[in-house]
Amino acid sequence: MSMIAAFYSSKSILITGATGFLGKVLMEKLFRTSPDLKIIYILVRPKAGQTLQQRVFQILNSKLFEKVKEICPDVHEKIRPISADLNQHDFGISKEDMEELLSSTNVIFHCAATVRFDDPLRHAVQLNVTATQQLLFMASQMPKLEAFIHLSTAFSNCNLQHIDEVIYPCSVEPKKIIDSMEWLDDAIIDEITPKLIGDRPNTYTYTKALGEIVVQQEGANMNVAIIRPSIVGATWQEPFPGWVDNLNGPSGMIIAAGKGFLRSIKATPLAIADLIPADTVINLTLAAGWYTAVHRPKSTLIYHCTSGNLNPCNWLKMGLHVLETFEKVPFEKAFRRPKANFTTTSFTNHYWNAVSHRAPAVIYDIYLRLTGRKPRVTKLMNRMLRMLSMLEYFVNHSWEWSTHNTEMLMSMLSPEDQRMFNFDVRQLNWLEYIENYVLGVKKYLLKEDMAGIPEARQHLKRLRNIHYLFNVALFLIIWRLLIARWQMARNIWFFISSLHTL
Ligand SMILES: CCCCCCCCCCCCCCCCCCCCCC(=O)SCCNC(=O)CCNC(=O)[C@H](O)C(C)(C)COP(=O)(O)OP(=O)(O)OC[C@H]1O[C@@H](n2cnc3c(N)ncnc32)[C@H](O)[C@@H]1OP(=O)(O)O
Ligand SMILES: NC(=O)C1=CN([C@@H]2O[C@H](COP(=O)(O)OP(=O)(O)OC[C@H]3O[C@@H](n4cnc5c(N)ncnc54)[C@H](OP(=O)(O)O)[C@@H]3O)[C@@H](O)[C@H]2O)C=CC1
Repeated sequence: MSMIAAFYSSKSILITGATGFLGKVLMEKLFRTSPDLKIIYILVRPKAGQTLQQRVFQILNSKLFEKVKEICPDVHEKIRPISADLNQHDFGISKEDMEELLSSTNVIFHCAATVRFDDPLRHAVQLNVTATQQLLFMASQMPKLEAFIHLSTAFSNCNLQHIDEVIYPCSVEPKKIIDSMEWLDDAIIDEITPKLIGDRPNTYTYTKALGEIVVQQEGANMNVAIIRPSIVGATWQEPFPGWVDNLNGPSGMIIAAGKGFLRSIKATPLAIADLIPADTVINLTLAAGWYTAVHRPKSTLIYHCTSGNLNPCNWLKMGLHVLETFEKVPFEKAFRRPKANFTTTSFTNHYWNAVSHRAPAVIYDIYLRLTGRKPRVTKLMNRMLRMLSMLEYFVNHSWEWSTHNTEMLMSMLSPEDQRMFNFDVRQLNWLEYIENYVLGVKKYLLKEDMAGIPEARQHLKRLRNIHYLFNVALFLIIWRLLIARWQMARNIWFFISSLHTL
């Protein structure tokens, strides 16, 4: 019997961010491996015109939960959505709900965060720091609490090159930052943001670092652990390969490349692409929850959930394999044929952005306008370029993350748990993983049917022919202009013609 699965059976578990990418994989795995668990409380806010119940219904009826519904048919009864907004004081939780949470919760998984790179500091602090502090305060009043697991990011200290499984201090104490957000106005916050984030690239990584310090300080008397995943990608094995449901990280870029929008990217080809599958992150998270509660380590343990030092893969290998996979499983209605390369200098990057991104978008929009349709490609292209500029930092740096705690945890698992909660990335075959990832993006994000592949291939052939025709036309126009204006060109033309008549 799995020790981890047995531990979660009959437990009351509280999850924040359960409607997010990792939160859903976490819930699915918990229900599948510990169907006897008592209850999962999830803090959810109404969103996009949906009530809490509708949101939960949608999640449970998704493909991700198909296996769970077989194993645990009463899953609907075991999820208890609690109306909560982490931006509000006490999360806006009702008194009755709060009492129930405080008296029953055994384990907390704190996944909620803003993962946007461009969030204003005030909002990022509110969600990634203040809300974490409030949740820890709630946790401190839970008599039955056995473990508090905080999801952070391996990039919280991306200003360093070598990162150990420790919490690094920030120049200003999180408490001071939280206080100052209450009285500083937005204009001043915007002004001091670059100074505060220092050599980190965005408010996300900075506030996740502050969040970790808060966890260490406020969680000193609890059983707390921090998980630091690197770039989270589609699932590797569970509940099935290739599941993904948002555009963050590589997924959006895979779409952009597969649809022919992304033609070049400024990256260091041989830098490590530290991707980690979502199910690997969740297996480690659940194992850490068990270990924290049962073995009660004396200090807050941090677990790096990364692939680079155990099974490295670089951006070149990854990019090439993504492109190869498009040949087998092309995306439908591509804008151009999927073909991309890496640029390594700012000059070549600007050049290819102008030639391969902006110019085709402008030309296509002119064509749309001429045919009475609404131009839309330039707008899409600008959005992609903005996203690319935000991700650039992460594909041009390499980091080394030590993984002693993660390896220690692996060694503490029984053979059964090592199989059931596998987070050993040494077993991951990158080529197979990337292929399933691209397939997953096509199926679960783009919702494209495999039956459409022959038509997608035909479309790519048409695009190739248009491309050849366009090139020939362009060559002839340039040549004609040269002949009209340049004596040397005329001489070459006469020379070639005379060769032909010989
Ligand atoms: C040989 C060469 C081959 C080359 C081949 C190449 C193949 C590929 C190889 C792989 C290389 C990958 C490198 C990855 C590195 C990742 C590092 C991450 C590390 C950190 C990990 C973490 O620890 S942290 C979690 C990750 N955190 C994010 O990753 C958030 C980022 N992100 C944002 O911070 C915001 O996104 C940001 C950008 C501000 C924009 O913000 P924004 O306001 O302009 O745009 P929004 O995102 O709001 O999107 C507005 C609307 O565009 C829609 N849309 C968006 N993208 C779309 C798309 N691609 N296709 C269609 N539609 C799209 C969306 O669905 C919305 O649609 P709607 O409005 O209808 O809902
Ligand atoms: N994905 C990645 O690449 C990585 C993620 N991480 C970390 O893992 C954790 C989970 O990330 P991921 O699942 O990808 O993120 P998502 O953006 O997919 O999910 C974020 C979750 O937080 C919830 N949330 C946000 N704001 C509020 C709020 N005000 N009140 C209540 N809930 C809120 C969202 O709810 P709603 O659905 O209502 O918006 C959603 O459930 C985060 O802590 C992140 O920092 C770390 C490394 C990499």
